[in-house]
Amino acid sequence: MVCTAGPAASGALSVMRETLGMTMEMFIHDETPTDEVDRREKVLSGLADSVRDLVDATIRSTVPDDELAAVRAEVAALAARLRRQQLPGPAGVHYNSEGRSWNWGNAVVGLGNAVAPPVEIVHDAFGSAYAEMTLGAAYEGPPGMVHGGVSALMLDQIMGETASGFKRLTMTGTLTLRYRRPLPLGPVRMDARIAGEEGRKITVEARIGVPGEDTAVEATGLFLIPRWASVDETEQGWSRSAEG
Ligand SMILES: CCCCCCCC(=O)SCCNC(=O)CCNC(=O)[C@H](O)C(C)(C)COP(=O)(O)OP(=O)(O)OC[C@H]1O[C@@H](n2cnc3c(N)ncnc32)[C@H](O)[C@@H]1OP(=O)(O)O
Repeated sequence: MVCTAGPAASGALSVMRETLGMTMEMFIHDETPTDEVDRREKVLSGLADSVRDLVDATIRSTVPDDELAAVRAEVAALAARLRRQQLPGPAGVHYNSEGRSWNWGNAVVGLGNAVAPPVEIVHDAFGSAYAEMTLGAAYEGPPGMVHGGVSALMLDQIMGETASGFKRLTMTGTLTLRYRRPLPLGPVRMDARIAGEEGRKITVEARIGVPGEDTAVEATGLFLIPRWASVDETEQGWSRSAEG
């Protein structure tokens, strides 16, 4: 599961947060026990799945207008129930000292985010990852095709994760895309790999397309370990260089 980090990654998250200090509270140390996180994640992701289905059903529904209006009233009542207890802001990235991290709001992989497909990214080795998912009606751009911005979003996520490997903090600096052919809605596959590293700069190459077919979109990205997140590798025990 993509949002589950091992102890090394948890250590890196902890380092990241300490390095960030008070400037950017993006990683939240949260001592919720792992079994509670797992339980909550199961229930929340089930709800997000249903909401995702609702989005697809809304786009494609042809029921009469009065039925649409009745469904709207029911959906508004459900939203009001959920709003009885809310976070003050976005979900953020949480981690506990047992090595569990969770990232439920992320736009691509967030299990609690119905806007996300959600993509499950497999890291087969450091610097290499792939993902297979289905992009349905909610991701349409040209008729029947995946929106070009959605392809960019999906690629940015897998490339960012590949650059970071959950061992260091990286941010997208520059993303270059070549749209070679339209990508039909339906099953798609992405692949990404680190193509080079120089100090704080990591170059990642990636592609997205119909599984087993020619590449639809190819991407090259420069991912940067921000100056403020750079640490001494020997002090922190990271497996890769994070030159400051
Ligand atoms: C596991 C998580 C997966 C997440 C996947 C999702 C990825 C994302 O969406 S990240 C969000 C989108 N990206 C951003 O918001 C980044 C915004 N930009 C920034 O924060 C900063 O500009 C940042 C961090 C990229 C660079 O800042 P900083 O570390 O101060 O760089 P700085 O020291 O000035 O420059 C270092 C080198 O990189 C180069 N550089 C800086 N910015 C860029 C850039 N955008 N593109 C290319 N090169 C750049 C500089 O020219 C410099 O090169 P050299 O050493 O040869 O002179």
